[in-house]
Amino acid sequence: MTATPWNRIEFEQQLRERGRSYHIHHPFNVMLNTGRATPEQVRGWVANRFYYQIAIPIKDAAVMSNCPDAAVRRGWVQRILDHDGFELNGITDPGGIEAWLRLADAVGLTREEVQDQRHVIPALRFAVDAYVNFARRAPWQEAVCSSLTELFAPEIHKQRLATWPEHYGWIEPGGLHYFRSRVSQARRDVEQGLAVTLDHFTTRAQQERALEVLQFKLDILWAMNDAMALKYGVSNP
Ligand SMILES: O=C(O)c1cc(C(=O)O)c2c(n1)C(=O)C(=O)c1cc(C(=O)O)[nH]c1-2
Repeated sequence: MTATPWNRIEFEQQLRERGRSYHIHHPFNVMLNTGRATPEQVRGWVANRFYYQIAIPIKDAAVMSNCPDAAVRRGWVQRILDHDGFELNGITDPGGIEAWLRLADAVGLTREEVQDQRHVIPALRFAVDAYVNFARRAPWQEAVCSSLTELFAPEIHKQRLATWPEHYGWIEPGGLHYFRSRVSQARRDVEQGLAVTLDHFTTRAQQERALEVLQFKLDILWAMNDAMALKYGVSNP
């Protein structure tokens, strides 16, 4: 007998419950956001996370390249502009990658040492590349679903905004702009990603597959933190 599909509310609830394995709970992130990280650990995190930042718009271009639905692409293209920036009708937005470089400057890293990726740990690179490769090869609806870790991202950005200024007075506050901008962008992304996921994964087997895909992405973020914990160390409370 095949299992009954969850209705939309139950399915969304199942997806949201996966937040229990979000990297917000990883010891390395807990250390960072409770003010126990050294400047070297913060710099290591910023320099390594840059590799994720530059991979995201490439991943989003991969999603679009596999998607035959123009209405979805019209919404999705905004994600590339969010990260790469744009100049249109006299309006300039330098974008998220540039904002991340501003963060790097604020924590005392040079643009050069971040952009040349000298600090990027091999295991972290493999984890991020797995995400991009998944988006290139998977059906586009699965790639959309894999972005749903963003359900949990506003909370982690808000945590940084709440705790970093207090604990890390040595970080120039303007550098935190990236986190502020992502709170609303992530909510908008999730609205679109969730609509596609709830519409597409309708049988119970498909819904179980969606949960597997989301877990795969959660594992990528977790593995990135494992790599940084191994290289930079973790201090326990
Ligand atoms: O700082 C974080 O912990 C965090 C996590 C995630 C995420 O959950 O994948 C994203 C971001 N930040 C982020 O800034 C971002 O632009 C982003 C895009 C995506 C995606 O999968 O398309 N995830 C995330």
